[in-house]
Amino acid sequence: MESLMRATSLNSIPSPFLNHTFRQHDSRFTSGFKSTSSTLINNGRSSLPCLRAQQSETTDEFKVRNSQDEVSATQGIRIRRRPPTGPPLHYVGPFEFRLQNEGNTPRNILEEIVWNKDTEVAQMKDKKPLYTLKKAIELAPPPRDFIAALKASYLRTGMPALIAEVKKASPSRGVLREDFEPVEIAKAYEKGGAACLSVLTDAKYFQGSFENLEAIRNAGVTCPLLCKEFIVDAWQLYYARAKGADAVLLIAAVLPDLDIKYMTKICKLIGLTALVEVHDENEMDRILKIDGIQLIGINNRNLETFEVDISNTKKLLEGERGEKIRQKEIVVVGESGLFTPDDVAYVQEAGVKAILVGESIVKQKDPTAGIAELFGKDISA
Ligand SMILES: O=P(O)(O)OC[C@@H](O)[C@@H](O)c1c[nH]c2ccccc12
Repeated sequence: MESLMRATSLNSIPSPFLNHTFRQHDSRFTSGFKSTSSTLINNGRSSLPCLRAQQSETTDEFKVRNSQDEVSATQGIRIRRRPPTGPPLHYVGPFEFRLQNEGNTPRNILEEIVWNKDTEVAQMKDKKPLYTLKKAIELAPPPRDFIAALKASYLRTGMPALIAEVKKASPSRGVLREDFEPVEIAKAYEKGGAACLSVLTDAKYFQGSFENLEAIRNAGVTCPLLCKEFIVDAWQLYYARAKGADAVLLIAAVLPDLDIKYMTKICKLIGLTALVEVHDENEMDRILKIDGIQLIGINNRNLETFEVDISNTKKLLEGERGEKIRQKEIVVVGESGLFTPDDVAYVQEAGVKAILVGESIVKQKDPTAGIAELFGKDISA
């Protein structure tokens, strides 16, 4: 198990670490990774006759995913990764069939999003292999310091720095704003005193796009930008940077510890800030054991059930956990469900230095005024 974990994660390391690995990482979906993993799990199958071999390869791939899920499960991660070709075929005499079952049906919305993202990323990678992104990164606008912007804002206002989210829709809330002009909204946020911006790039569930991210970056907005995406693969980090992102979100409910470790390293290497998102005590404890994490987001929304409870931020910052966070000088962001000055004061009291807000400000006719309303005062000056 340990060796499988390592193999999976090594495949996530970018070429400055291992020059030839990307084709392998290219996936979980391409033959490089398939054969590496199959060999690891199931040596000796290659001697089987051709047809059997093909069939068993699919089975092996399924086993790889299953084993990844087992590794995740030991860390308390409930989100499973998408089975590559569905579960193994069943045979009854000459007939083969695949059942719709627990194994090939997402159990909740987060799992569904992640499974879709796996497929989407595999297709995008085929179109834009890593070496093309590396060139694009060299030409991309230099990254801006996301954490420095948060700290400067906190010092300037004495209130949590605002990461204002450019979000058109969400699976839990539907369409938040019909007349959605991402660049106009971004400019209005900046004018209202936002320290950083978060731009949803997932198209299917949030009606976002990388075009929005690029357009905002090229429109003269100076706030650092968080690419709000469901990262399942290191390739996406390069893609986000190439599109002008300064920071990315790594969701602990989705990524096992080793992926978070390696992805954090890759982020550093290419100048991205990693915002690592947690929702419960187990995720927080996992993340606090990983070195080099500087920014943690506490999501008040459970992404599996959509329940929102802002006391979650307080709960996860109490006692020893809060102590450890202070010792490590980690900046904490309170995320989701913040609507009023009282809400802001509540999470500030709990210990956050920044907040991530979408709905309550994106819905306002004038998002600049929406920010002043959220804080109970003008924070732009
Ligand atoms: O619109 P809200 O409730 O203010 O939430 C913003 C942000 O926290 C939320 O969009 C979010 C937090 N983590 C995420 C992960 C994926 C998608 C979206 C999110």
